[in-house]
Amino acid sequence: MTSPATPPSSSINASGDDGTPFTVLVVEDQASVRASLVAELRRAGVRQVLEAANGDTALAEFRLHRPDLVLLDIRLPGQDGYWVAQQMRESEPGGWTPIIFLSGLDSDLDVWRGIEAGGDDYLVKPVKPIVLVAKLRAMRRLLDMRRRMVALTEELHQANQRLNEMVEVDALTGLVNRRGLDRLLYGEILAGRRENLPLTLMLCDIDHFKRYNDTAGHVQGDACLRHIGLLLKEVCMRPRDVASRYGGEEFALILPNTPRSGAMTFARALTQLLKTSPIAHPDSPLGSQLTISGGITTCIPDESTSAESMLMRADEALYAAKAQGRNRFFSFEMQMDTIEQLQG
Ligand SMILES: Nc1nc2c(ncn2[C@@H]2O[C@H](COP(=O)(O)OP(=O)(O)OP(=O)(O)O)[C@@H](O)[C@H]2O)c(=O)[nH]1
Repeated sequence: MTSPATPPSSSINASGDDGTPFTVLVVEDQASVRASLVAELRRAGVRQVLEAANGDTALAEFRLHRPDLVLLDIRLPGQDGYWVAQQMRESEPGGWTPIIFLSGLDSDLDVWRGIEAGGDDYLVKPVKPIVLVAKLRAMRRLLDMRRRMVALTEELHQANQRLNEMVEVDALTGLVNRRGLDRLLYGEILAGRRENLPLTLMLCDIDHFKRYNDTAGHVQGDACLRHIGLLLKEVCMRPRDVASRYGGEEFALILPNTPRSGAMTFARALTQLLKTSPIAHPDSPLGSQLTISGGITTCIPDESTSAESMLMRADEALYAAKAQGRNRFFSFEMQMDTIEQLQG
C-alpha cells in the first residue's frame, strides 16, 4: 500500500491557543526546494512562512521573529544546519522552538548528529506532504503542551507567592507575622555576619492591654492593635527595617545595620510618635494614654548568633522593662534603663 500524496486532513492549526498565527521558518538554500516547502506549508494552513537561504539569514530571522517552528536544511552554504541549530538553541535560554532537520542525507549518523545539535526531528528530502504535515502537527501539539505547561508553572509560581504572602502576613495588622519574622530574622543574621554590621531586634509590648480589652472591648482592642501596627510601619523607614506582629499584643522589629545608639534613637522616635498620635487607654495605672514597653538587643552577629538567641535576649530585656515599671525600653547591651533618655 502506498501513502496518499496529500494528507487526509491537510491543515494544522493556523493559530496558537492565544490566537497568534503559527509561524514557520524555512531554511533551505535551493530556491526550488524552498518554494515547494513554502507552498506545502501554505497548503497546510500556515499563514506566516519566513524564508532563509543561509545560516546567517536564518539566525537573524529567528532572533527577530521568534518563529514557532524551524525547518532546517543541513547542507547550507557557509555554516551548516547543525551549527545553525546550536546557535538557535543558545539564543533561547529557557525557551524551546521545535527544529526539524531537512536533508537528503539519511544515514543513522546524520540523524544522531541532528538530534545532538538540538534538533527535534528529521525529515529526508524530498519530503512527502503527508509526512510534513504529520510532523508539523506533532510538533505543534508538543509546542502547545509546552506553552500550557509554562503558563501553568507561572500560575503555580504566582499562587505559591500569594500563599507565602498570606502565610507570612498577620491578618489583623497587615504586618509580617511570626513565621515571616523568623525567616527574615534568620536572613538578617546571616547578612549581618557576612557584612560585619550590627543588627538590632526590638520586642515591643503594649502595657496593660488586658485592662484595655476588658474596658474598651475586644473590637476596640483589635483597632488599637491595628493602630500600633501602623505606627510601627511608620517608624520603620529604611527599606530593610521590618515590623512584625510577634503574637497577641507583642510586636517585633528587625533593624539591620543599626547600632545601639541607632536603636535608642528608634525607640525615642517610637515613643514620640505615641505621644503625638496618642491612643487613649481607659484603664491604665500609668496614665490616660496607651504606652508600650520594649526589649532591645543589638549585636554584630557571629557564628553563635541565632534567631532564637536574639529573640530570647530581647524577650528578657522586655521582661526587665516591664519589671522596672513599664513605659520604657531596656537593653542588656546598654545595661541601662532607657526611660531617662527617652524622656529627655
Ligand atoms: N483585642 C485583642 N486582644 C488581644 C489579641 N491578642 C492578645 N490580646 C489580649 O492581650 C492581652 C494581653 O494580656 P497580658 O499578657 O496579661 O498583658 P498586659 O495586660 O498587656 O500586661 P503587661 O504586658 O504586663 O503590661 C490579653 O487580654 C489578650 O486577650 C488580639 O488579637 N486582639
